Amino acid sequence: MPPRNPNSEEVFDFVVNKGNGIKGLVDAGIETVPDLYILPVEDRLEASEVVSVDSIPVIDASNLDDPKVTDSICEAASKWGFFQIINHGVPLQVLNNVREAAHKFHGLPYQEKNKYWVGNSPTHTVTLTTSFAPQAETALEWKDYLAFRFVPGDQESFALWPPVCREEVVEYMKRAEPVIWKLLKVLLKGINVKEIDKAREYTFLDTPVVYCNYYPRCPNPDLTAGVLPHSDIATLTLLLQDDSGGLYVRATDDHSWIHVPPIHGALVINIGDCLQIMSNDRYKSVEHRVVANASNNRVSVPIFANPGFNAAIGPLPEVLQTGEKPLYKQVIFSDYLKHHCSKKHEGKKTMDFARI
Ligand SMILES: O=C(O)CCC(=O)C(=O)O
Ligand SMILES: [Fe+2]
Repeated sequence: MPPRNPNSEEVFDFVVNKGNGIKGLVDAGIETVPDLYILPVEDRLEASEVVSVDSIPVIDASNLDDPKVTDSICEAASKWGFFQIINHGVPLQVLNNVREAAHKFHGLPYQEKNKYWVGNSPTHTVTLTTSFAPQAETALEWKDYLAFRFVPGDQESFALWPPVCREEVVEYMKRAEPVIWKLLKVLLKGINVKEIDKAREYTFLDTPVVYCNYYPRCPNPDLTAGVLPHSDIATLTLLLQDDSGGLYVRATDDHSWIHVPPIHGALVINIGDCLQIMSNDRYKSVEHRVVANASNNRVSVPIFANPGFNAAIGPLPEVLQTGEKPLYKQVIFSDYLKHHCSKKHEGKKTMDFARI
């Protein structure tokens, strides 16, 4: 347990133990940022660290058979680790519906939401929680989120998921999954992986997870983190944001940050640790962070394309066939996930778990 200001224990109890979340605290009428949420100065995002000269690529994904398009995807994944796609085929209405559903869920009364709070939920495939690892953090992240796990063959969970948003989340997943597979295939082809049989599919995408992230408006976002710098552990993340802004990714100079401007109808794609490991560093899983908003309640809906729990993750034979030295050992995805979740967000530190 990190040392905390004694006033913070009360706030911690309200937000985490009682399951009110950060939204519950904001709704209670706080006008300043509680100590529990104030970041040490060195962890805050300073305006001087944000560069505006660069921006991550925006790629028209309407023809993923066009070599010019596939080259630009692979190049973006190597250089930036992040890009946005437009004309991706997921209908705008599906995106609008899932964003609205996220607002509706987080807007439910305490009694309704508390049924899904971690520890209370009727199924491990849906949990509501706050911050990333509250027990391990000195300052908490200004975010609540409802996580859905899509376990293959699971017929039971849907009935137990919150009725206010489950159809919209399932529809979003259904429409987005083919896009994720298409992108994975393009990226894998770019590192010489031409055939993906059933057994191999399991190592690239098996149990995707959808978050309905909610960042309530914050009295002073500069003092806090919506999400601290981290990289995602999946192979790929597909993220829907709203028009609030606030997502920043690490620039190629490795110390400044670039804002990811909201684009109507676009999806943000980023490479996760597993694909960086599999590609032996050809593709980059890039750090990113979120700053909450002073006037808007921001929502975002990422889909994490997670491998199967028992999948062995390591540099792929196709990448090493020319005699290249592996930079990572083989790790089991569930061990990697467990390690990631046992600590607070700390940039790209999770990758050390697999590094040789
Ligand atoms: O809310 C966002 O824009 C990004 C959230 C994120 O990075 C995450 O949930 O891993
Ligand atoms: Fe992330």
